[in-house]
Amino acid sequence: MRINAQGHLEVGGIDVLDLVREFGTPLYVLDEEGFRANCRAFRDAFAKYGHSLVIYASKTLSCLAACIIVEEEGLGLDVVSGGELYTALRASFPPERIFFHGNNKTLDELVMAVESRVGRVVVDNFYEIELLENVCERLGRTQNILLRITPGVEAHTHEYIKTGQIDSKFGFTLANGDALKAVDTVCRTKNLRLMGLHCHIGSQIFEMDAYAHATEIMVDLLAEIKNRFGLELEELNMGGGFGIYYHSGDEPRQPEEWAKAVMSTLRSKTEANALRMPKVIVEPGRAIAGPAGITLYTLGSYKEIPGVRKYVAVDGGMTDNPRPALYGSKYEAVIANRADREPDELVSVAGRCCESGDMLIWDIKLSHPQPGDILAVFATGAYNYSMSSNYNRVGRPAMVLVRDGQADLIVKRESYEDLIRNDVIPERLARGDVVKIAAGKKL
Ligand SMILES: Cc1ncc(COP(=O)(O)O)c(C=O)c1O
Ligand SMILES: N[C@@H](CCCC[NH3+])C(=O)O
Repeated sequence: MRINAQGHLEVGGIDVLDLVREFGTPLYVLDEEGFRANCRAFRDAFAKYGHSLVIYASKTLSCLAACIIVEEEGLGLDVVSGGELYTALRASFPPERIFFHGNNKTLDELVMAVESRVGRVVVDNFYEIELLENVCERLGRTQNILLRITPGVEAHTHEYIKTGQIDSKFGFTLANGDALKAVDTVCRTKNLRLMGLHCHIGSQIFEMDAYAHATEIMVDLLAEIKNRFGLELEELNMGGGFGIYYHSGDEPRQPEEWAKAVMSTLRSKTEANALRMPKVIVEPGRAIAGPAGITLYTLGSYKEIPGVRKYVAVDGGMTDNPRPALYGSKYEAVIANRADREPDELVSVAGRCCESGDMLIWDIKLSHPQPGDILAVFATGAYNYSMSSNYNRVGRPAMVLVRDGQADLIVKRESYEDLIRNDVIPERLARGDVVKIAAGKKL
């Protein structure tokens, strides 16, 4: 990203105003080189320590093009629903590199996973052990699995995105003996092959100590499993959660620091317990897609309450980025058509939805924002498109992939017709008339 001679923001070698002219706003822009570089940074950081696999958490941003890029970069893929699995398979992602997560996978999803031969199902709970065993029995298949463990590690992050603490809906609790009971239950199944353990302590984490601590706990569990069951598990998946820069105060670490925290702890703990080094898997999502994305909006209406606040509204908001409303997340932004000017005016950026909480950014300095200006919001590649909605029957934005001055559409903008695509009029309400609507005409 840079500011060009016209003072405009440029990403992937393209002036964002050209992108707006061609694709309209709101617009998700994904910088291909940034996305690929992030894949490689994690892959290389862990590869240095030996046998490892980095898998991209596709809940962050899932679409066919993203899956293809991830595959090309040699990563695996974490999917968490039939929809994400379907997307991956339609992108010809090798099934053996797919890890299927989720705390309540349905019967149909498990059938789909086993039939399509996903590499690992990450089993979350006792009900799922039974369900998956049953699916395998009926399909005449075996399935390699990991068990998701809740290690009881509290990471300092938002209440709604931490997952490692004891009081969590995810995984087998370590503290009450459920984790060992789960191993015992799996050992008694005919069709499930226990390959290893998984844990995930939360998201947007900056403390590498939390990962080191979780690693220690997981190796202790591996040792206990060896003692009790004579089973030396081959894989340890330490989850994702690596934090990124959104706004001042965020201090992201380097992928190498994460690799070091996990791998050096793993090395010393396995040695101390006379265990073989397991293959390590990590599944970052936000840190791969987040920094590679920006969203472009057009500014429209504004409202000034003297002495209180000035609101400037964008043509999107919580429908394309629900994170500020959901978690109070903060973002940085610039007026893309005056990116070279000092931000001189304090405003709050409102979304267009009928919700007072639909505020994209409270209190940000922008360069003299006017209707028609293009606002570029940074670090929106993760959990924006994937968490978008049609609230207020607002269509989802398009997404373009930019690289070396070229822009390719990778997700089409939702049309009005898309919005009613699944609506059905029961016979008794049918009107029989075809209504002509004036929509889409450009003035
Ligand atoms: C099991 C699991 N793995 C990986 C991730 C990816 O997390 P992040 O995007 O924070 O790296 C998540 C989301 O928090 C998750 O729940
Ligand atoms: N969706 C969350 C993170 C949750 C990750 C999934 N376990 C976010 O936007 O920060």
